[in-house]
Amino acid sequence: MPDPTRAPSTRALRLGICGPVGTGKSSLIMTICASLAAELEIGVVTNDIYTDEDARMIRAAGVLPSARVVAVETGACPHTAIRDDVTANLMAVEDLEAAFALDLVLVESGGDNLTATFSPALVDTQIFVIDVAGGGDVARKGGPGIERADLLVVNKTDLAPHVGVAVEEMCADATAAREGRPVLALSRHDPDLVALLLDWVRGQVASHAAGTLVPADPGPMAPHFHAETGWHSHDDHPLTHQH
Ligand SMILES: Nc1nc2c(ncn2[C@@H]2O[C@H](COP(=O)(O)OP(=O)(O)OP(=O)(O)O)[C@@H](O)[C@H]2O)c(=O)[nH]1
Repeated sequence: MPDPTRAPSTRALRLGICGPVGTGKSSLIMTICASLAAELEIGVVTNDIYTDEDARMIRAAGVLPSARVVAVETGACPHTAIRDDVTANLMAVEDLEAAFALDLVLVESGGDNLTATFSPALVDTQIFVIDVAGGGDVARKGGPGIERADLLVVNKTDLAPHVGVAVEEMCADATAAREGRPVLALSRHDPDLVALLLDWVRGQVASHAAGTLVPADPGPMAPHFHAETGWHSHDDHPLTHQH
């Protein structure tokens, strides 16, 4: 659970980035860091099942000082660490926030499938990333990330002609599944599309700082566990009857 003694506007915005394996989550994080590091103080927490590979890749890119990139090794299903028992991630985020005066902490989930989303106890807002290489029908398959993330990114649009996907159709399917929540077609090779992503991130940071951020409804989620406060329902109410 985010520290209830601190008003939302006095700590960093915690932005979760999740989505299936290989859709471009780490690349998206590196793009945000490389582009916004001059205007925002940024930290990163990565999740991998057995390694710290994503953190090492981000550090190697030189987009942030190495100490601002922290790896959580989940050792089990990545869902658990970002949605059910978020303790390790929350400690990593809070350690980063204590060590540096941050505006933004990016939390990358371990690559998994269409059902993984972050607990609202861990992040304030979240991006779900799918890509055209996964097939044009992915957007129609739905699931909590596609339907309810604060922003859905349809990534690697530069590959669309090579994999026979109509980006406009894929985005229209996604928009229909999301009841109007935002969808962004993105390629890291297209500066205009990257600029739209950066504007969205800036807007979230500004809304958070102003205390006006209204995250999307994450929908029904499993209870999550915090070491100090026990089990909570998805809307952060302690569940005293669960063990
Ligand atoms: N063509 C193209 N390739 C991209 C783009 N973004 C990322 N990639 C490539 O997609 C591959 C996977 O990118 P990552 O950023 O490692 O993906 P990820 O989602 O973090 O992967 P996992 O952590 O393993 O789940 C890499 O080869 C990237 O270079 C893009 O916009 N266009």
